[in-house]
Amino acid sequence: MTSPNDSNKNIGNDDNNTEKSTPDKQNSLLLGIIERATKSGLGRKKLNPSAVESAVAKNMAEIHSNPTKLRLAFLGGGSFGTAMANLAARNGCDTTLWVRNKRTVKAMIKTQTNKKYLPGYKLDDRLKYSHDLAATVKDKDIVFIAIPGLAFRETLKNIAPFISGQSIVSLTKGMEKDTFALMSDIIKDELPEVNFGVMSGPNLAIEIMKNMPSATVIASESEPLRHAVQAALHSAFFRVFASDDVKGVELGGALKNIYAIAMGMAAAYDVGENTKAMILTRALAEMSRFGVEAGANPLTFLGLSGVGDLYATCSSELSRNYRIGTMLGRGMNIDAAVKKLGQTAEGVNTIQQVHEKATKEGIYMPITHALYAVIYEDKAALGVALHLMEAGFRSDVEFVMAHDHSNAALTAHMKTSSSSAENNKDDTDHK
Ligand SMILES: NC(=O)C1=CN([C@@H]2O[C@H](COP(=O)(O)OP(=O)(O)OC[C@H]3O[C@@H](n4cnc5c(N)ncnc54)[C@H](O)[C@@H]3O)[C@@H](O)[C@H]2O)C=CC1
Ligand SMILES: O=C(CO)COP(=O)(O)O
Repeated sequence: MTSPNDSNKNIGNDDNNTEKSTPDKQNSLLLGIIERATKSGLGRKKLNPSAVESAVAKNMAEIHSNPTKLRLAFLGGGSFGTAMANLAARNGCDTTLWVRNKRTVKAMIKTQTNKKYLPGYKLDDRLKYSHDLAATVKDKDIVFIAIPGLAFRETLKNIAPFISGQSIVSLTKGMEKDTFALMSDIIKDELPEVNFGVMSGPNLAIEIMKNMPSATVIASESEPLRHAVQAALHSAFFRVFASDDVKGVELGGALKNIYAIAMGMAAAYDVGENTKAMILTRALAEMSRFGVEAGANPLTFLGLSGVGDLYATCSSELSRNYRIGTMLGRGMNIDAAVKKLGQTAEGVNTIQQVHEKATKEGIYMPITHALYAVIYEDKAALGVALHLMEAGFRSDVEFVMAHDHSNAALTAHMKTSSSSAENNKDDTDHK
C-alpha cells in the first residue's frame, strides 16, 4: 500500500505516472489551499504534479502571511483542544471546536469560556462551537484531535464517513490499551489514505491560555501539512517547530507522562534536586532507548517534544500526571487518585502498556518497571527505589558508550582482578 507520504514524495518526480503521483484524497489540504489561493480552480484529477509543487511553494508564503485561508476543526473540548482551537481562532483561521455534549456547547457559546476545564479564561470571539461531528469535520483543511488516547480509535471511526481528503493532526499524548498503538498507528489503520501529523511539546494548557511564551513541534512527513500547521498556530506567544520524525515526537509526548508520575511521587517524598536531576536524565535515557527500538531517532528526544516536555511535566503541579504521582506518594491508591483528578492523565495507562511491551521485547526500562511494581503490584515505594539505586553499573549515555561495552569491559576487568587476587592468595598460602 502506498502511504500518503509516499505519494507526497512522488510529486514532481514521475510525470508519466500520473496515476501514482497525482495527489488524491491525502493531498486535498494542499489542493484546497492552492485552489483557493490561486483561484485557478484546477481540477484535482488533472493536476500536473510539477505544477502542484511550484504552486505549493508559491502558496506557502501566502499561507504564512494569511492563515485565514485555513479551515480547521478541533475535536475535544477538554483543556488542550480548547486552548489550541483558541490559538487558531485568534490567528484568524476559520475554526470550529467540536464538543460531544450539546449542553456544554450551548454554555460555551453563551459564556465564551470553557467553564469545566479552563475556568476564567475568555475565548476568542471568532471561535465557533458545535456538537455536530459531521458538520464540524466536513469541508475542513485540517482536523486536529485532542481526545484521550483510549477514545481515539472510536473518534476516527466516527469521523471516517465525513473524511474526503482533510488532513488529520493528533494532539493526543497517549497509547491505545492492549495494542500498544500510538495515535499515528491508529490513523494509519483507520484512515489509511489521509495525510497526517502529530503535534507535541511542553504545552501546559493553562500557561498557553495565560499567553506565557511556549513552543511545540509538528511532526509529519508532509511538508505542506507542517507549514499549514505552523501558519495556523504560530504567534508571538506560541512557536511551532517542525520535524519529520513522527514516531520520535509522538513517543516523547506519550512516554514523558510515565516519568511525570514518578517525579510527582518523588516530590511527595521531598527528594532533593540531585535526585530530581537523576530521575529526569535517566528518564530521558529510557525514553530514547525505547524510542530507538520503535524506530525513532534518538536525537528527537533532545528536542521540545522530548526533554522539553519531560522538563515541563516533571516540574509542574499543572501537569495532571505529576499530580497523580503526588497523590500516590501521599499514600492514595491509583483508582482514588484518578477519581480525584477528574481529568485525563494518559500516563496511568501508558505505564501499563510500556511495562508490558518492554518486558516482552527485553527493553531495559527500570523506572517504568519500578513504577509499575509500586502502582499495580502494591510494592513499597522506598524498597523499590532502593533496589533501583543498587542496580548494576551502566553507561551514562548509551549512544556515546554502549552498555554492553561498559559491562563487558567491567566484567572482564573484575574477572582478571579476581583471578589475579586468587593467584596471589594461592601464592601467599603456599609460602
Ligand atoms: N491539557 C494539556 O495541558 C495537554 C494535553 N495534551 C493531550 O491532549 C489530550 C486531551 O487532553 P485534555 O484536553 O487535556 O483532556 P481533558 O481531560 O481536559 O479533556 C478531555 C476531553 O475529551 C473528551 N472526551 C473524552 N472521551 C471522549 C469520547 N469518547 N468522545 C469524545 N470526547 C471525549 C472529554 O469530554 C473532554 O472534553 C490528552 O492526550 C493529553 O495528553 C497535550 C498537551 C497538553
Ligand atoms: O502534556 C502536557 C504538557 O505538555 C500536559 O501534561 P498532563 O497531561 O500531565 O497535564
